[in-house]
Amino acid sequence: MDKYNIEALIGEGTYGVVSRATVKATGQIVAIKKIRKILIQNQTDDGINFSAIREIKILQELKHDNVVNLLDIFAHKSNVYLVFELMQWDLQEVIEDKSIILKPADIKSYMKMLLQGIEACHRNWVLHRDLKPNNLLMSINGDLKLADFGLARQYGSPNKVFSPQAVTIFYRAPELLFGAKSYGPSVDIWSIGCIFAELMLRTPYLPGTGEIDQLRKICSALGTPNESNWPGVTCLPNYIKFTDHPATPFKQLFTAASDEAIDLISKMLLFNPSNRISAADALNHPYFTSGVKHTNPADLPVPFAKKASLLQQRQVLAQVQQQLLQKQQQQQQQQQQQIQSQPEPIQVDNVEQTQQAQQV
Ligand SMILES: Nc1ncnc2c1ncn2[C@@H]1O[C@H](COP(=O)(O)OP(=O)(O)OP(=O)(O)O)[C@@H](O)[C@H]1O
Repeated sequence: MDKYNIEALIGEGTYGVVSRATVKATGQIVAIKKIRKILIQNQTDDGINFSAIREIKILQELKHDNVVNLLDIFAHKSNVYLVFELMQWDLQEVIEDKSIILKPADIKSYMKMLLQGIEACHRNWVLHRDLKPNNLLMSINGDLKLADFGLARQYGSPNKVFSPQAVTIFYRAPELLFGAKSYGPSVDIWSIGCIFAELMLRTPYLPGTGEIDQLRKICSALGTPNESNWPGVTCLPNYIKFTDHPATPFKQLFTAASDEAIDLISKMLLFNPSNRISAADALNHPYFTSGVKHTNPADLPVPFAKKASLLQQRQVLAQVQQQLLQKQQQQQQQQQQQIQSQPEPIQVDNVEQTQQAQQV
């Protein structure tokens, strides 16, 4: 705790409060998440919450440009603190800021970073399970990073039994809503499909008010699941038959989207989880290789409320980087001068001649 100056409260989540802080030794600004000592039945013998430990273990192992970086972990007065790189805003703020116009190239950039982050998770046998716009944080450089792994859980064997109450309702995959006990990375792909739709629509795509209403919203948008489009669906524990409803063609809803964007989203929002596209395949989809090029992260739009402070921080960062560069150049020059000012090494022939001359 002595290493940090805690400055201001940033926010509060289910598992604890997040504060802005400075590392005393370096001046680096960070975000510190204090994990609550909560719910006795959910604690270990040390009084630490299991979900928090899960988040720590996962983040320690996952180092990726599109996953929020865990810099330090420490305990103080029986609380656990996680120190993260400081992020600036989240994707929900971007979506809700009506002064921002999201260009197709911007959406492609968010989707690319989101898929890169989740591909790294899935490659490491980690499901996020709670992907939603306010868990997608943006760095000072405009990089999107996955955060809040509180509900994430490593999936080892495909038969492992999970709790179905995982993903926030709007982004929750239908297999979870039907009570599937065994599920995989395709639950995150469903959530990403919903986020893709929300980036295009600028409002949640399937805003259900409860589990049944969520399923109703899914059916009225995407059609009704049945044994032919999803073999096995009728055997899921909470399966309910919904009245047959035709799907609204994506092209009709996402009028400005390219054919590639429509094709990709339709592969993400498939009923049958085993037919849903994987993160790795989605990154290789023509959506990313044809049409407009994705926007550089540094050029992505910034929410109005964050513009002034971001500009200031970027200027400070540029100054620090400039000073660092100058210092390195000075050091290199000094080293070169030292080398030049050293006496010429004596040639071996000359040494021999000198010795011979001395002997004479
Ligand atoms: N590294 C970070 N840098 C800046 N802000 C952060 C960072 N991590 C989290 N926050 C912010 O702190 C607040 C609380 O985050 P936290 O992850 O604890 O919960 P949450 O995602 O809001 O909710 P829940 O835990 O219920 O999903 C949020 O507003 C989040 O944007």
